Amino acid sequence: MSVPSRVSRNQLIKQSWKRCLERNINPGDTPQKQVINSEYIKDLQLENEKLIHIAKPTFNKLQPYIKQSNHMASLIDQKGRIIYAIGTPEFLNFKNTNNLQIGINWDEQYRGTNAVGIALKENTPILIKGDEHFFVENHALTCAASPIYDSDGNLIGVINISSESPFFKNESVTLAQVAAESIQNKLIFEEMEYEKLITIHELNQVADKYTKPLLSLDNNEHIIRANEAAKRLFGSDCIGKEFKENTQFKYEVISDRTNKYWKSILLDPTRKQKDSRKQLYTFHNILGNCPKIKQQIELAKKAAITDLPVMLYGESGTGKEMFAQSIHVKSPRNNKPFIAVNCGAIPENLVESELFGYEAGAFTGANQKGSIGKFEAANGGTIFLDEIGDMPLRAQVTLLRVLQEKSITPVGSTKSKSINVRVIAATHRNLLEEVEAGRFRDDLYYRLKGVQLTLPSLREREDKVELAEQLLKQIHPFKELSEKAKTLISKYHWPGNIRELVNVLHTASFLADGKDIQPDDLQIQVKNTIREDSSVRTLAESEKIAIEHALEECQWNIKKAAERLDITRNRLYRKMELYGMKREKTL
Ligand SMILES: Nc1ncnc2c1ncn2[C@@H]1O[C@H](COP(=O)(O)OP(=O)(O)OP(=O)(O)O)[C@@H](O)[C@H]1O
Repeated sequence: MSVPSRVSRNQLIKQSWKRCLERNINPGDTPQKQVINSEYIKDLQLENEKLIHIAKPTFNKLQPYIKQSNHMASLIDQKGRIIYAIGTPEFLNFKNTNNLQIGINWDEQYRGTNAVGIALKENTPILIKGDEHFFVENHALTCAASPIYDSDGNLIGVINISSESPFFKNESVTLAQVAAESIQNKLIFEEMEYEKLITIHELNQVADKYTKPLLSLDNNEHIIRANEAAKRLFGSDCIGKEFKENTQFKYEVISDRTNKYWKSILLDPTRKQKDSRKQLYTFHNILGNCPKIKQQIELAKKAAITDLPVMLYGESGTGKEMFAQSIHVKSPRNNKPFIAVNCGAIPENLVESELFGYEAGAFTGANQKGSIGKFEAANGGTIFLDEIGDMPLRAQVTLLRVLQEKSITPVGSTKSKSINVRVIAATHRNLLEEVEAGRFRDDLYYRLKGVQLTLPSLREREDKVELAEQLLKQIHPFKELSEKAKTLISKYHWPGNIRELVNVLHTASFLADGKDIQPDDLQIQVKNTIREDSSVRTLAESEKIAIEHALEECQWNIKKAAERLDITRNRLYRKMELYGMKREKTL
């Protein structure tokens, strides 16, 4: 930026005159004539295009003042040449008006002492009145010039305000300085904008490579920037649209001093973990409008306010745990723990220690300090025994004893502890059939039976599409299902039930390019396993269909599917090989 000269105006003028005299020129001489043609002006203005473009709005603002006061304002480049000018016709009729035309160079070496020349030479604003000019032919003029700098402090031009001396107004000096500063600020601002553009461009490049969706919002919650992943979620036309807040997205708020704020949003659409510390599901979360599910919700609400055991039947992913949690939340035990146990996942020899806990050093590999079991952890609250139908017979005996005696004895201990828990159990099996087959104890079955709820599989629900729409609204508010996607959803057999539907919708909303989710985005295929014709099947065909059904219902869990088919796992593997059955990657 300019360093204000400490030298006085008079000294600057004197020094300039001295330099002129040293060049062996006389005040009475006619300054060197310049040949100016339109080609020259065109090239000159092209060369200074940016400065002229930036300065024009300032000149427009000066226009009324210049006109009214018979002044002229000109923009001069760093070599001293006039590159742009405004002025009143009266002033332009001034007899030496040719000296003020575009292209004329006012550097001191051509025009002697003058405001532009000194401003350029000394980097300072200056006023030159009448006969302070070196050449007599310029004595009729009074001029105020002020330098313009770029953001690095380099002098890039001068603004000059002139008039015939009798008309010159003192405020023109200030005006020249203010105009120069205004042009300078605009220039800096424009350069910053350009740099910002480059930064944003670089940022976008990086953000597009980032696989998680990133959004920026303005203070009206409108999307102002979105990376590729975010555009896949909200559509490529999402810029400018309003963003509806959704609790599953994390975001960071950036605000400024003026209370304007922008939000930078990192979207994290991962599924909520089932964690006892996190909020439990309530009946409010259970979606669905078909009579089958509504009836079960009503029954569950009634059961919730009692202390009766509840038995939940339903395939995997139909919402059994959601129901169990909702019942607990609505029950008088809701301020006590809800503990879920997957009975099918505990190794047979660890069932007792898992459910009832163990004393320090009870067995090899046990925690040194001992551990409390699930029943003790649930004391006062609800224990959810998931996959109860898969519990080994030996463990069933111990469980029955606990339910009857309402007390537990940790492994390795001789002391029993009294326990007060409500039991909700769930299974995808038909427990009565298991009892008949001798795989489940009938006394335990009757103790657990209580209120029985059966949750429909998704394929038998009439509200599949409506459910999908409601879930999608929670997952990604901007996405919608196309008509074809809805048809596919209603036809597909949904072996993984609502859990599968939720996952399919999550993936689809990532894959969908625009607002509408298309069938391909769902990555599911309708299987034509049921023969359209009514002709009798061969034994092998029927076997193949039975195996396919079992595999799908058990989500390709070979152990479970083999049990379902009542054959050994090895036999199932052989049959699968025989029929060339492989799990499809998309499912
Ligand atoms: N009625 C429903 N409304 C909304 N979401 C549902 C519903 N039922 C199930 N879900 C969704 O499906 C997921 C699986 O549900 P849940 O864990 O309750 O099924 P489950 O029958 O207990 O399955 P599993 O037997 O495999 O444990 C839930 O986390 C939820 O996202």
